[in-house]
Amino acid sequence: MPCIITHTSQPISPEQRERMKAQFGKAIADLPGKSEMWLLCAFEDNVPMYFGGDDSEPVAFVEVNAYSTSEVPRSAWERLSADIQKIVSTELHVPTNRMYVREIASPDWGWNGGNF
Ligand SMILES: O=C(O)c1cc2cc(O)c(O)cc2[nH]1
Repeated sequence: MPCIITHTSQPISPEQRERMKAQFGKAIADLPGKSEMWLLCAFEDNVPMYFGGDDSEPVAFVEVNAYSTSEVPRSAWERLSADIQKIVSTELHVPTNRMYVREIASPDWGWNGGNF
């Protein structure tokens, strides 16, 4: 059960959201055993955001959460981070130097009334 949450100062049109959702669905396979089937995507646009104290240019913060009982290889996170940065910079015109991607794996996930 991965989850990708995109916060950005940019507006996101329904068409951009659909394309990003589809591309995130492919990119999530960078993580071992993950696929779009369990992927939750959330988009929060038009957020007041400052990078380095400056809100005059686009900013984004992307949170990637993954259920895992073992350590996710650093190389997998690096591939996914690069893919996400490419998707967000291309679709939303946020420069990669004004964007953070936060990657977290945890065994503690609730779903369907219980925990995995
Ligand atoms: O996407 C995952 O990480 C994921 C989905 C899923 C479904 C399931 O029934 C499990 O027991 C584990 C699991 N992990």
